[in-house]
Amino acid sequence: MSRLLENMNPQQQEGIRSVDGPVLLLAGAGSGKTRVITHRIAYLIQERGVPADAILAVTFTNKAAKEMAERVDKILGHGSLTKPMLATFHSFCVRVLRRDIEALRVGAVGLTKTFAIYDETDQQAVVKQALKRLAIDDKSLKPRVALGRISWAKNHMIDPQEYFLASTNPMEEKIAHIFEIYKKELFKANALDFDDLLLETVRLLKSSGETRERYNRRYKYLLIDEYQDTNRPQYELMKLLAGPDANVCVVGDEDQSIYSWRGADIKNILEFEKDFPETKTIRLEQNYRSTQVILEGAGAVVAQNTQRKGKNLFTTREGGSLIGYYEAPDGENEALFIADRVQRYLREAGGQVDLPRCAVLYRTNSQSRLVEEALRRYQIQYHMVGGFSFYDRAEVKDILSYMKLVQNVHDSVALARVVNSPPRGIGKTTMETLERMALSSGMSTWDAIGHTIEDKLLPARALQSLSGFRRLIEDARAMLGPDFAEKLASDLAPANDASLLSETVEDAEADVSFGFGEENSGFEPEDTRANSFDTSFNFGFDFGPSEEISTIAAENSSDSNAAHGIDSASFNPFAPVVLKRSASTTVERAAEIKMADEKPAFRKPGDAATLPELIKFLNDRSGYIRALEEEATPESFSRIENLKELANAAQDAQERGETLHEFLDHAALVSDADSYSEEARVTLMTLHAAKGLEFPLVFLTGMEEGLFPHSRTLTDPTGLEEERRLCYVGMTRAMDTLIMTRARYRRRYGSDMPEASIASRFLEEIPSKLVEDLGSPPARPQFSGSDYGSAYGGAYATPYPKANKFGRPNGEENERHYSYEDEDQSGERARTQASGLPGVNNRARYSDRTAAPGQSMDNIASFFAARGKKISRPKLEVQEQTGKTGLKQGSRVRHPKYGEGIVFRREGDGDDAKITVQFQQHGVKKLVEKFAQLERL
Ligand SMILES: Nc1ncnc2c1ncn2[C@@H]1O[C@H](COP(=O)(O)OP(=O)(O)OP(=O)(O)O)[C@@H](O)[C@H]1O
Repeated sequence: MSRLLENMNPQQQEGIRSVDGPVLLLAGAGSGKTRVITHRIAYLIQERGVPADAILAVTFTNKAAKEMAERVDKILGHGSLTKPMLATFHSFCVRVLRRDIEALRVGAVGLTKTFAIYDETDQQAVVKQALKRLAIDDKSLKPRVALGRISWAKNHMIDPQEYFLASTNPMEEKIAHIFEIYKKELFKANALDFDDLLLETVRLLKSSGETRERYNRRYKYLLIDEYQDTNRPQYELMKLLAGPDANVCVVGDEDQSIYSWRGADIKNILEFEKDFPETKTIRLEQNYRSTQVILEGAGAVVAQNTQRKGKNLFTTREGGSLIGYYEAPDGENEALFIADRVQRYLREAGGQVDLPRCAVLYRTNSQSRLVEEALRRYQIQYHMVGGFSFYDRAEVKDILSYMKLVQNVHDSVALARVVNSPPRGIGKTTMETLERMALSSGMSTWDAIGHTIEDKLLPARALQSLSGFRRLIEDARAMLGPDFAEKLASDLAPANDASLLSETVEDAEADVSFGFGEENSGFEPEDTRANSFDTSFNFGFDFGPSEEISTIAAENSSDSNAAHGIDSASFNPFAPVVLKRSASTTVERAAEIKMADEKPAFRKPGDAATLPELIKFLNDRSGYIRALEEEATPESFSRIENLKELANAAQDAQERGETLHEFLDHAALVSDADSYSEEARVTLMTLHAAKGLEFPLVFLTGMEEGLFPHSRTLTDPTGLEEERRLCYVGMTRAMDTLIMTRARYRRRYGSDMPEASIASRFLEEIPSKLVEDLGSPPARPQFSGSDYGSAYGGAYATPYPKANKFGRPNGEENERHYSYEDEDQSGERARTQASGLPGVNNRARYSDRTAAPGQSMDNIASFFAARGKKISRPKLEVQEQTGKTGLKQGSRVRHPKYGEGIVFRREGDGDDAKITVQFQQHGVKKLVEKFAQLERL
């Protein structure tokens, strides 16, 4: 037997040896796919005498191509003169086009071999030009949005004309025109973008028989990795390159197809056998990575999908420890639990394993924040993959820069960062002028802006944009005044003009109604709208008008200072009906507020804004989130999530009593990249980034409906299947231990009260015999047991937890309460635990024995207690009142706008009663019961 087939199982051997004709290698997770590909290439060369350069292997990333080339070289003993072609789709296409693109020329018309490749910045410049030519305002249609659509069309091989014919609204028609101009401009510039590289190669091989045959003769053996993630042009390319011999081997796993949002089409792998009827299908089903328990658990989850060919993965690593499950009271607890477990693992594995490694996986980048903070508190070094540390992300830095500017307007670096982000018409030339002025006069850029506005030193348009920006920052500053009411009074006192003041009050009132969008308008009357921000879950996100509108409102006022004060009041999200009352002037109103200010039971317009309110204000008024929403790409959605998470961080800080200054310092320290270590044994990354990797210990976090599966997929069966595959990818990264976690309550967009979550359906899909509870604290009564199950069981096709598998721990585990947030942990009780007295749980003894100060859960408790942190337990009570409507938890309802849903919770009573509903189409909404127009079903 060939040396190359040694130590391979029969299916792997088959995969290596079957080199003639079409082969579909369905390689389950951890089944040695990479090993088979590299050995197959070596086999072709060594055993079948195929010249190395007759082999073309296409992979997805340059890194994978490089690694594969190294492995083949190693197997072959570095000796061969020629080498197989190992490339990505794009790099292969560049080679082809550099050589043959001129075959596409008609006479003197067409691209030449010296074509340029346009990156995203170049592409944007072209789109901007097109927008200008078509007189389309780039605020109404963002260049990135247009580019996203153009790329989508290209990935689906749709040209501008087809796009135009298929368009159903004016916006799509505009994009079709932009697409047309874009295409012509690139052509004029002898340039191709990344999508074109694939498309032009396909066009070339289709239209030039001579060229195609030459490549078919050259590459006799074709191998395509990660076939489940190929898109339409890649599929066409595969068919053209396979040629008449069709010695093509595609390798993939339909259960790991997770890139549909980039145009990948799972059908390519599902229908390969149709494309090539003589296909030999080989299944690699022996997993060498994971224990039986992990594999069975992952298999049970993915088995719920319909879009699959089906495999029976098995492993010889029988048994293994059960899949751990921890249900935390909240996100912070979840993160600290993970940090604690990581610490324990590193300590215990340190002696046995050469390099203990573990990974914390999450669905969206924003989830890393709490884990990062917990690891830092435990002084555990970690490495983040596929992204920056939370506080290093561009959008987070932008909003932090706004906050820095609010704190110190002379921070010119922060100003330069945000002055035109999102774009507000303050261009490079304006900034250069301002910076020159600042430089020559010694002023800060902020002061230079003031000067420029006052003396009208720039054209009217630039001045208008600068005024809008200045007003935004000033309004935010006013919100934070130590005594906002006093500030209102003092701002306005010098004007002493009653008519002007009352006019301003009207302006303010006008503003109240627009601040927070129409999301709530279906169920709240005008008067209570200003109150609605904190009660809305805001999953749907309508951030209301941004800066432009407020600019108009303020400009209508004849006194800009007055406008600042009033604007700010109206933007206080908690500003109650007081704003609508009859105080005849703002001064009177401010005074009235101040007098009444005896330990307020609720927020008043005169109160200084909290940190999360400031962030929400900046997010909304700057137009930042709106711009991201318009972009509507997975990337922009993830940025929005990050900004929501920043508001959550601010809420945490607020509860610790931190000021803006302290919050910014904390953020600066957290983003200190110096603390990272190359040697870090803990990796944090998204599930997408984890594909292809393996770790002895894996944490899969945030297992909650809406988070994972992501809220955008809850009502889309195809999207849900992809989320399930993502779950499968995550679970199968674990070699020895898999721990899945969930927070029962999680903060949503900086709300002061964490919101209840629903256990991810993926958890329920894992057979309970494979799961072990790791000491989750008991659930609060209203969300455990059969009520919980019945309340949600009917909402989806898949069942929700009915018993206590993912609600409450059983038996002994009940006693193990991770109560590091409890005050008594820090004092007497912690000492008693340390003494190892009977009845004391293992966890506590363990911490005491091994942890250095500031590192254990118990010490974390002291840490919080010392900082005066309040326990962030949800302040919910069991609500059984049903009010006039008779609605209660579990009731099925219909809303005129949101459709059908199930009542999740009812709070308060009488006119104040609020009702939280999980709508099938629109996610979770909190409504004022009185106005909600809910129909009982
Ligand atoms: N025949 C074999 N004998 C022993 N170990 C093997 C064998 N085949 C593969 N392995 C080991 O199994 C692990 C998984 O292999 P590999 O990374 O090639 O899997 P994969 O199919 O690419 O996984 P995934 O698709 O999940 O990323 C590796 O550690 C590899 O060394």
